[in-house]
Amino acid sequence: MSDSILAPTPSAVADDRCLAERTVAITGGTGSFGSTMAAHLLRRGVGAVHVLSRDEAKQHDMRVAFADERLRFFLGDVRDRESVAAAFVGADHVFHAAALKQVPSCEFFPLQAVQTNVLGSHNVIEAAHAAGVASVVCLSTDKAVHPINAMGQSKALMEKTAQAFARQHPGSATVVSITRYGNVMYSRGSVIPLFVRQIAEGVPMTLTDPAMTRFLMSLGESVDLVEHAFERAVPGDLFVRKAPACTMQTLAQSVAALLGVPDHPIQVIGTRHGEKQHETLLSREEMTSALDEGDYYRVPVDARSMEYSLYFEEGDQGAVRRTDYTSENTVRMDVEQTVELLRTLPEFAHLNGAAR
Ligand SMILES: O=c1ccn([C@@H]2O[C@H](COP(=O)(O)OP(=O)(O)O[C@H]3O[C@H](CO)[C@H](O)[C@H](O)[C@H]3O)[C@@H](O)[C@H]2O)c(=O)[nH]1
Repeated sequence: MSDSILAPTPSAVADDRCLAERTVAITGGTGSFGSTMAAHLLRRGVGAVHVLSRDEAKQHDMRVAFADERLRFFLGDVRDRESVAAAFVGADHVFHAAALKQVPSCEFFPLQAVQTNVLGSHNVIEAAHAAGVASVVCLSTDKAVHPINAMGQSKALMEKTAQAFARQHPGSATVVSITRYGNVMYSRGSVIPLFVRQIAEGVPMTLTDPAMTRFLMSLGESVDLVEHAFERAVPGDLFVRKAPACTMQTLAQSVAALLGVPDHPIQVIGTRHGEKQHETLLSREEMTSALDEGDYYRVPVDARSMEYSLYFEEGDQGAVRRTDYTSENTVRMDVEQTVELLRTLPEFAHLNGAAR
């Protein structure tokens, strides 16, 4: 499907993808991804970064920490189209990171997940289209593939919303694409900082399932992925970055080894509600049309939308030969490799030079 009739070739759109002097809006701009991306863009010489977010305190902190006049702050919510439109005035590009992304909260309040992740994303795409924005990259998650929880299900619908826009607006100047990534190491509230805290407090590390696996990615790699999509996407493209994985047993042992307490006790607590044993970055159907771009896979949008016969009458022989791309069958790291990977994180930088 790479020669989709909808899609200009990457080289045809590449001129639009210049960042110097451009204005980039980031929804969820004060979050971990948003603020890392903002810093990256400022280093790249953008003209302005519009930060859209709900939390005035975080905006204040970011304004003080960055002290850069090219940053402009917009209080608002992706649920409120007017506030989104205000942040997109003059924007050339949009990175859409705003989301409800905690599995338990989305599970308890699924309609809140729909409002932010689905309808909010629709607002972002429509507002970008109306403002003549050249490109929108929507951030998704591996939990959107074969989703079993409301967070993943709402993100899957966000993906469909983005792809439907690409199909329905073949002539639009706005290129909408999607990136999907797995667990970001050391992100707020995630398992690595939890293990570190448990070790510091002298209590056992709580392990859900020793055999459970997760893709591991750094925040910097998630920025690279979004930039890769930004530079190369044709409408409706979905990108993932190839990533290694490890078991939770390996991860716990690696954090303990890195902190110099390899025998720190581990307590197995069992799988949490709404949690899979292994995550999937690309389904086998997506793998069938995925293009290998070195460190990345690109999955062109399935442009068959209006031809119902292609959905219901013609099968796809390719799919039977492929398998999902999962945290179970990707490159599997052992403790030594995981320790080396963890060592590259800024949060563990102070340990470098210490005894290995
Ligand atoms: O006490 C714990 C807590 C978690 N885990 C395990 O550690 C892994 C990672 O758990 P996290 O809570 O760090 O991350 P999740 O996979 O649950 O989800 C996270 O990553 C997602 C991306 O896939 C989303 O970003 C989501 O918001 C974010 O919470 C899982 O296998 C989990 O079972 C433990 O072993 N012990």
